[in-house]
Amino acid sequence: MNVYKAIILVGGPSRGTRFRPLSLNLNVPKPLFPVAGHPIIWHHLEALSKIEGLKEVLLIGFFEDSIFHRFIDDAAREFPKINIRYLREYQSLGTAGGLYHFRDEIQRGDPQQIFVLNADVACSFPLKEMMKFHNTHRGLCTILGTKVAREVANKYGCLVAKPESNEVLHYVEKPESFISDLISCGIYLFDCAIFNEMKKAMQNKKNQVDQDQFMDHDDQLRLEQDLLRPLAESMKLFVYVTNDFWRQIKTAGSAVPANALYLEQYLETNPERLLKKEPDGPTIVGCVYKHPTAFVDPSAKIGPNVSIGPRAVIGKGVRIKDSIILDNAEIKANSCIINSIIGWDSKIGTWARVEGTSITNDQIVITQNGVKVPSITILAKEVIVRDEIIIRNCIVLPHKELKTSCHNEILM
Ligand SMILES: Nc1nc2c(ncn2[C@@H]2O[C@H](COP(=O)(O)OP(=O)(O)O[C@H]3O[C@H](CO)[C@@H](O)[C@H](O)[C@@H]3O)[C@@H](O)[C@H]2O)c(=O)[nH]1
Repeated sequence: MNVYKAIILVGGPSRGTRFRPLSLNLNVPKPLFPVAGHPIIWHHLEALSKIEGLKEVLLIGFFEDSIFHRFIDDAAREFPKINIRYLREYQSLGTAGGLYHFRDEIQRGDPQQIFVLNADVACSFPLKEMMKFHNTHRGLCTILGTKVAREVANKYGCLVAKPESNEVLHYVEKPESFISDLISCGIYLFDCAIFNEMKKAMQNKKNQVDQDQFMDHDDQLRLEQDLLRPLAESMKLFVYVTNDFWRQIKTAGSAVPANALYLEQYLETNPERLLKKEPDGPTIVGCVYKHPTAFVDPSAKIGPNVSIGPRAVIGKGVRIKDSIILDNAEIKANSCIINSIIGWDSKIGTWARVEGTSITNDQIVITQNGVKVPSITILAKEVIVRDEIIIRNCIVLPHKELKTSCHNEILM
């Protein structure tokens, strides 16, 4: 039986800017932001825990060591068959620099194949299908690919592949003009021989520095440009195309559609995780997750696509749909929350309305021509919305108290 390892690329604090205002809560780095009741990377671990022969998962990033301690302790109890550790880069080393830096650690125990997963994605993780595909092709790397709308394709790594064999002929990272609607999902399966290719890529970089007096050498290595592109040129890169769900979690607002995707997946795989309709309980529409310590008044109507975090309190007659309610938030009687994220410890008064606009493609722009683009409404930590106030399409920074209604604004 093959021995597998997995790496989750968790990045670091400076990368969280697009995740504002939620990234302003320094205790909860983006990879640990809860979607469908669990931290984003918990879903990665759950998928990896189903791979026979997978012994270890290494989180690689440049956050402080302590940030993942509690998560790793909890995950170790939940997934006892896998050893989970955090390896910290001394600075941002790029998407492959950490893999190269920790190559001995990764190869310890002699794994034959290694999964590498970007942290900031929501996916059905068809890892077993990728393994099967990888073992029947002669590539060094199988990349998970999916088709996206033509207009957004150039925000991703784009692939042109031979239709009959799925061998990747061209790999271009975020091209300036359209080359393909088949994109990289940021999920890879590598043979261990990839470390020789990394060594070559590092050597190429050193040679360039030697020839160019204005360039300084560093330990940065980009998985996409420095490794995947040459792999495609040498016919060692293949793509396994999935039609199942995949979505990037870049902006804070994109956590809401990611939440919906995982909740819908629970319906198929783990319906017991979803809130059930009880005779004396609240009205439930579609998929809803509620933490066991949260309280929902029986006269409330919740769903679809709602996650309610620990110790949240949802009052009488409240209506919530397509939203994430974070820990300790309180929604008072008769308020309505739609397409929104309600931050930790936030309080919404009675008869208030907090509402956003659903996002279709992965929307990265927050303002255009100085005007806030309609999107998910996000209240950061400890925001107070007074009774009868309407907040629509707004981003609200931590500790604000909103006493008047606001539309299409960033409230600092
Ligand atoms: N350890 C570590 N991780 C990093 C670093 N820089 C980024 N990451 C992590 O690497 C992943 C990719 O992040 P980005 O570099 O921001 O790339 P991207 O814009 O998300 O694009 C990547 O993902 C797309 C799919 O979501 C791909 O389509 C694209 O080709 C590329 O791989 C994220 O999980 C991020 O946390 C680093 O220096 N060190």
